[in-house]
Amino acid sequence: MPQKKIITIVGAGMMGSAMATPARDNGHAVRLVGTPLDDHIISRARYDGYHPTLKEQLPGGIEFYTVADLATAMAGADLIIGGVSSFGVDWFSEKVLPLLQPGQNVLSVTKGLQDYPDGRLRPFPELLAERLPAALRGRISFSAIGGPCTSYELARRRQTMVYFCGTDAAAVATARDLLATAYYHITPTADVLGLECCVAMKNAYALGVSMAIGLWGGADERQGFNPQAALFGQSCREVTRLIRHLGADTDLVANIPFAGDLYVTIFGGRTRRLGTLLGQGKSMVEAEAMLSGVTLESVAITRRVVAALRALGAAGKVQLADYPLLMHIDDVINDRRPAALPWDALR
Ligand SMILES: NC(=O)C1=CN([C@@H]2O[C@H](COP(=O)(O)OP(=O)(O)OC[C@H]3O[C@@H](n4cnc5c(N)ncnc54)[C@H](OP(=O)(O)O)[C@@H]3O)[C@@H](O)[C@H]2O)C=CC1
Ligand SMILES: O=C(CO)COP(=O)(O)O
Repeated sequence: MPQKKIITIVGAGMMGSAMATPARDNGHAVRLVGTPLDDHIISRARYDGYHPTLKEQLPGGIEFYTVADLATAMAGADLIIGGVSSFGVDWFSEKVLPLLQPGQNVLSVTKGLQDYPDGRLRPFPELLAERLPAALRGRISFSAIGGPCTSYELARRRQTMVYFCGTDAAAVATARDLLATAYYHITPTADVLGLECCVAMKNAYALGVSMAIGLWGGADERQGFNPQAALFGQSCREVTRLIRHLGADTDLVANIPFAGDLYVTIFGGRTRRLGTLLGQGKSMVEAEAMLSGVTLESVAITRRVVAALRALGAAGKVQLADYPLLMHIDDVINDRRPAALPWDALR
């Protein structure tokens, strides 16, 4: 059993809050802080421990904080878990990073990649390290979590295998020691770019695969397995090309962080609901209205990565034809074409 520590989770969404389960099971003091948008979650959890979006009872003994008490919640913490989605990364950079103390390492659940006008794509741990106030540079380590892990299953303590990545091996090992349980299995890796690319891209491709559910599933979801499988394989092929282009290792693609996470997201994620609606012929505007309030990170990730690829394509550094499924997904979510798949282009 690891030594008891204080773990502050910033962002009381589904995944940030689910991280309280292994943390509390290991006996740590857990402080859960809502973002400015999470007040309703914090007030309900304070009342009876129930998390309204996770739809689970949280473990006992958690201290709940609203954003007004962020500094108090972070003071003296041994580990900060970043629980915001990619939409909250700028807020996290602006409000949370300046409050860090030297040695207070950060572990993020956020899935995504930052794009730049010249086509560069960077993982969030690298971006956050760069955004640290000058006095803290080199004194805080940033790690991130990848791998198939739906929040509601982690909260129910189902067997889950994840990867923790970071350039500071000691910080990654410490985070693993604090959070590993008999059901939460953690593999450390130094391959930040490879893991973060898998983590982000499985959301984009899960959207493409789940369009097949809407296109062929109808009332009977068993009907779409052949097209789903073809798109699953095509996803692995395209993400291998992308990771190779970025100069990272492709080892994690045919492995738990990409193939495994793609699987769980197609079967159990929010992205599936969007992909299915698009496959059924709904426009993006209609689908977004039907899923109002649901975090749809797959859309943001697809748009960011396709913007980067277009910039690289214009500079002659990549061939867009190497990413036909991703380009198709982008066309569909921008209402440029219906979900019907371009099978000839995929070949
Ligand atoms: N849910 C899951 O199964 C898994 C999720 N993840 C990843 O974890 C991250 C969080 O996802 P999840 O917890 O499910 O999402 P939620 O929408 O439940 O929570 C996201 C968190 O980010 C906050 N946030 C969103 N936008 C902003 C903003 N503009 N400014 C400040 N804060 C903001 C949210 O506030 P608010 O709630 O008010 O929007 C909330 O605290 C994502 O990157 C996701 O991909 C990883 C593995 C599994
Ligand atoms: O990331 C996830 C599982 O690893 C959940 O994905 P969704 O955002 O589609 O729910």
